[in-house]
Amino acid sequence: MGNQMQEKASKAKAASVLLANVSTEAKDKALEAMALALEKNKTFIFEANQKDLDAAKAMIEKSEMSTALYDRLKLSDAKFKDMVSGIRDVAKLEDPVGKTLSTLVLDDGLTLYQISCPIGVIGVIFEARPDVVPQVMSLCLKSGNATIFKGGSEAKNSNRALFDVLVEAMATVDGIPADAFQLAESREDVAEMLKLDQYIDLLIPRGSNDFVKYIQNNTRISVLGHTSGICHAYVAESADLETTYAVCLDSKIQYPAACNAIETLLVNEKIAEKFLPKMSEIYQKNGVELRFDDASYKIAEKAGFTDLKKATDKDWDTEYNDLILSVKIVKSVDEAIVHINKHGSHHTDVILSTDQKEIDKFTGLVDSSSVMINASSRFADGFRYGKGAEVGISTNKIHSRGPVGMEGLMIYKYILSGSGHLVKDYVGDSAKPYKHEKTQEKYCRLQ
Ligand SMILES: NC(=O)C1=CN([C@@H]2O[C@H](COP(=O)(O)OP(=O)(O)OC[C@H]3O[C@@H](n4cnc5c(N)ncnc54)[C@H](OP(=O)(O)O)[C@@H]3O)[C@@H](O)[C@H]2O)C=CC1
Ligand SMILES: N[C@@H](CCC(=O)OP(=O)(O)O)C(=O)O
Repeated sequence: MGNQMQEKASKAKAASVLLANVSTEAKDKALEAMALALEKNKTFIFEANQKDLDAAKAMIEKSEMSTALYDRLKLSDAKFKDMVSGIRDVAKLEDPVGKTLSTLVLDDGLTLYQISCPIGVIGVIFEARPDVVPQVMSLCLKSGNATIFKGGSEAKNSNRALFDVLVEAMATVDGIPADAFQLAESREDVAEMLKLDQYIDLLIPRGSNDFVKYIQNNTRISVLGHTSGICHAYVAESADLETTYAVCLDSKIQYPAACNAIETLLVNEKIAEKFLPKMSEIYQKNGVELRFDDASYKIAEKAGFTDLKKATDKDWDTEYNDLILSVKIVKSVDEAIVHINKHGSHHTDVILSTDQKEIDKFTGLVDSSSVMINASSRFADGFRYGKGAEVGISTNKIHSRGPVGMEGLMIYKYILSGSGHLVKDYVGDSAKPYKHEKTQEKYCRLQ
């Protein structure tokens, strides 16, 4: 088993060098072939997904799986359409490889170019969410990165079907080294991957905090962690209420299993009596269980709500991934910011306000990768941020933060072009001076 993983990683490494030099035209052609192959194999992919769903249903009946996991696992027509259009969107994006980032003339005929290039081989270990496969594969292909995929075991059949269909499709295009994409399928494979620092340049784990910590603590490979979203909405005294009801509802119920759904609603005490009863009614009508702190509990009770639940301290640090929301009254925007920075996961937080000074304070002091002003937390997404698709939502700060697109998969190299220039001519008493002149000149190579 171990050697098998090493062989796959070594193949990916060898292919990564070739993939880094594939033309834009071939990559875009391969992406279109992948989109067509998905459309053609829809029934096959849905059958594979159904196998996973049947197994998942049995686990749910035994209370061994959450409904959030089931929601992520299930491919719907809408998700399928997004997978296909996502691949085509990536094809439309500019090729990020080979861009001249800077040019410096060191001396006559001696020019230093800084050129964008792929990172190399990336290991993506993700949750049981099959739509991740085409998203990550299209971004990695276009950015020239070889990739090893390991998805959640509950999605094994769906992942394998998607992976096989997509890789087979790209292999029909001349010049695409399909070995660049490899599939890992077990925790043993993951344990092996952690040791393969000679082949793998970056690991991207997407999952629970414990899992991401496990990866970080057990490898020498660089890690870009993508973990839980404890996201908040803060409702200020100046909030426009109609906007606020709609944004707070969407942020919770549009896809409660996603990491960018809100888990806690913070309400300014000056607007709470006016705002909370109607908001609670809206949430309850939409099946959301509310857990109130003492102050909000009193308001809800006074408004005639019955069977109320109280929040405990644990709720402020909980990602429900479900139709549950904790509610807390705060005295000011400052208290909201302190709460968010202490209990949040620096992922996505929202302010509902019409007061620009307060908005500026919130956006400046909330230490999260996305801060939304009068807009749903669910916008935190690579596709919606115009990146075609997303690798995930990074909760690390380095080297990429928030929804990660191709920019998070790029690095650069230096190319120095001379004609026999020697360092010895630039040192000592009779040293030639450097020009160090910046220019707009682009590095150009024969394709
Ligand atoms: N910020 C972001 O972009 C994302 C955040 N998340 C967060 O992830 C969580 C939900 O995902 P969940 O399904 O619970 O994630 P898990 O952490 O359970 O699983 C994620 C992946 O990690 C693997 N894994 C877990 N533990 C180990 C281990 N000890 N050794 C090897 N592999 C392991 C799983 O494999 P196996 O199935 O084989 O156990 C799976 O492939 C939520 O908190 C969600 O917010 C998820 C995705 C994206
Ligand atoms: N950007 C994605 C959510 C990110 C993600 O994959 O998270 P998760 O649902 O926790 O697996 C979306 O908006 O649906």
